Amino acid sequence: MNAHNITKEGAAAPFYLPQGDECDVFAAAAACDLPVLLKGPTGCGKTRFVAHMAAKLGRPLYTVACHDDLSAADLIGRYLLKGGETVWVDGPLTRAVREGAICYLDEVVEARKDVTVVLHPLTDDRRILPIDRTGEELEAAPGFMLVASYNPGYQNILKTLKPSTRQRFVAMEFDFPAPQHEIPVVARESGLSEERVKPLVRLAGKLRGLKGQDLEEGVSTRLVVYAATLIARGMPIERAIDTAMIEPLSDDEDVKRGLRDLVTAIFG
Ligand SMILES: Nc1ncnc2c1ncn2[C@@H]1O[C@H](COP(=O)(O)OP(=O)(O)OP(=O)(O)O)[C@@H](O)[C@H]1O
Repeated sequence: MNAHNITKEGAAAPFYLPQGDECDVFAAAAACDLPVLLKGPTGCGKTRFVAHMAAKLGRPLYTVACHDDLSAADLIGRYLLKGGETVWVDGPLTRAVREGAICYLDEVVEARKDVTVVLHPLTDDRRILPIDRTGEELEAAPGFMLVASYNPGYQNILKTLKPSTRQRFVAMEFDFPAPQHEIPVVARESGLSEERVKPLVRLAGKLRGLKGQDLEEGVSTRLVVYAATLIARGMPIERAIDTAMIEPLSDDEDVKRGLRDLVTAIFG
């Protein structure tokens, strides 16, 4: 069984600073039982947003990190041997369907093809989950909601969603927060003052400008938070930036040298 995280109903909402009307749009989709697809680069706040919304809506949250080995059985469940007996154990999707929870499939395009087949009857007006192994056909409990995310930036032509899958979701586009949002987010997450966070966010903006030229992906908000956290803990600024915002982005020495020049230009 694949590891997945469960957030209990009633847990305090984790901090999320809205960029626009995304909380209202998500709440409206939830009220109408519509599945939601979140598109956006890695580390821009999608997972945090879902955790925040699940808590605000008072629904439990099952989060599954999808990977290329994830099968339908990992989501639905399987028979397991327990104390000499064979017992059925629900997977995270089945539990969410039974409990009326939100099931969040992070990086859904990574999952195996048989997974998308399972999602189809759940993401149209039937809202059912057929479980072949037990012969059950589960009707989703009120409150069940399917949320999936994917990063359209990954340059892998094979890893896109089929139209028949993606046209079952309403979709919301995410991006790295604008500086006026990213500064307070990073300050709050790291404990570093906004004044000290400002140049880090300026550097992040410059690094993101290189996406598509020298870099496949711009630096994530997550990495900016890491850099700020290391600095708040006393690491020298340049060392923290190198560890958290340069090394993770590239293995190419020439590219890294170019990135370090940007750091020098901002931090002197
Ligand atoms: N609007 C925001 N409010 C609060 N925190 C944010 C916000 N945007 C980004 N963050 C911060 O960025 C970090 C990374 O975000 P998150 O884990 O949600 O990214 P993600 O888009 O789900 O990435 P991945 O696709 O890799 O899972 C969060 O842990 C949080 O610290």
